[in-house]
Amino acid sequence: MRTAYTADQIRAAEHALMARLPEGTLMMRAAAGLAAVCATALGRVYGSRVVLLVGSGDNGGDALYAGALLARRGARVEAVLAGSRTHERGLRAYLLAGGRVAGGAAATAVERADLVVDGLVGIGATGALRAPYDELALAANAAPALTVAVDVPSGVDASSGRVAGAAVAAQITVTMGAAKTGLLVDPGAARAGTVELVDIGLGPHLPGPDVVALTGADVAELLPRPGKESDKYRRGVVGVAAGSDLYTGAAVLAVGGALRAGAGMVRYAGQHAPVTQVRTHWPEAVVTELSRPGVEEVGRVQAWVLGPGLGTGEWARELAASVLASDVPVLVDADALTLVSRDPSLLRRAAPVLVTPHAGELSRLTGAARDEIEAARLEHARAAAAELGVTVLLKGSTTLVAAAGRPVRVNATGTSWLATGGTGDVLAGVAGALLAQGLDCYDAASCAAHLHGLAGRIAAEGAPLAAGDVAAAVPEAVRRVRDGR
Ligand SMILES: NC(=O)C1=CN([C@@H]2O[C@H](COP(=O)(O)OP(=O)(O)OC[C@H]3O[C@@H](n4cnc5c(N)ncnc54)[C@H](O)[C@@H]3O)[C@@H](O)[C@H]2O)[C@@H](O)CC1
Ligand SMILES: [K+]
Repeated sequence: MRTAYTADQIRAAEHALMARLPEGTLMMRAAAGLAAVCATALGRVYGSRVVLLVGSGDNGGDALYAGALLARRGARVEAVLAGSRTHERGLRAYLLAGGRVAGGAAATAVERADLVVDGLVGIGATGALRAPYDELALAANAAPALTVAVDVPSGVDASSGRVAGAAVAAQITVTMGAAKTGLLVDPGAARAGTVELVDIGLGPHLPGPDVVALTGADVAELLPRPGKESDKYRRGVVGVAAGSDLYTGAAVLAVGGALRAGAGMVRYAGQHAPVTQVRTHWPEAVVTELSRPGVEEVGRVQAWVLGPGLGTGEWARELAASVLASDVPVLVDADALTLVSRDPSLLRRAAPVLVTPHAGELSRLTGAARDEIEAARLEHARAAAAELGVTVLLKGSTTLVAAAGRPVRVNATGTSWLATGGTGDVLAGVAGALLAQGLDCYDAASCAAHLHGLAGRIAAEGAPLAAGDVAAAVPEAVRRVRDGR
């Protein structure tokens, strides 16, 4: 499991550790790790051109000490001192090692560099980058050099991943002691590049993480495995209430996702047109054509998937109410999210609810503006889970899973090829199948997001995909996490 922490959590741990060590020890450890990553990235240190962007705090101190180490190995290092003051001891060590202070236009130095070290601000930053840091960040982004960010890319809020103005887009971020939340959550995550962790001994002083990212091995542990005495009922029956005479494809895709994700049986319930389609595509599914909008006669299921392609009219509303009146977990997606945002009382039920919105759908549910949600995904996912008393899977380039009292789980297995119609229906089916197999909403949502993202990568292999391909690739994704690939 990858773990990440807020700036406050890191600071508290650093204070506890620093109290036991001679002054400056942590910064030396940080700088040594940073210099080692820079050296590897450069390949050949001797004769290479390195430019340090140095802010006024300890983030700049890290950069200066690392610059000193690189200068001692023969790199031509220039420092752009951007702040009103500079880390004094760091600067002294740097100058002693033969490092130079850039004269003239900083942009010119940056343009000629092989490697730019972004030491403008780290966890001590507040708000958008101020001048001249903002211009330096943009100059680093425009330059051909490789950019290595110290601790966090400057301009990315370490605790949330928010980007409120100019920000460095790094190829590598060398983070000290433990990863910061903003390196895992977009839009910050997209600026971090590869994250390299430098161990400075913070481990024993860290509290429980703020956010976590499951690895394939974690998912393999959580996934149910059919035992000898499993039959189709014990493996979990998932009900799918999706699709309508207008939208038949969503039903086919959601059922497909559920079948591929290990449900013992899939029961589909819907109107005539999607029933015909589901029968044709999936002879494995047990299909009920509904003569009225209610699922009481459909037979026993262990979880419901509700909403993809359902429509938002009276028929759909009554069907949603009937599904939500059941006593099993319900996944609420797509049109059903619109229905419950019109009538939030539908979500008041004893059994668990998993909602799977994208930012626009979450905006309808909570009333927060869509742009605001996109800018602060973590806060909004968390707040929605707390306010609605449900588990929230917020879709996006990094999908988040939030549940009250648990660290938010971040999924980064996805690919931008997944941003195509119908993939959400497949995800709903996969998550529903995991719910029916007994995983709680938090685990079902995070395992489904992981497998769905991986299936997307397998299906795409660098080329466009159709949602049906993603469903077909889910078994291979399961195989890969089980085999540790
Ligand atoms: N405390 C420690 O023992 C360690 C700290 N380390 C480094 O120290 C960093 C934290 O250092 P600091 O607490 O000094 O804080 P930072 O260096 O992150 O930033 C604080 C400085 O930046 C300025 N600043 C804040 N927001 C700004 C903005 N939006 N635009 C322009 N300037 C802004 C402040 O006025 C202040 O001078 C970490 O990120 C890490 O790189 C590491 O060396 C590990 C050990
Ligand atoms: K930085």
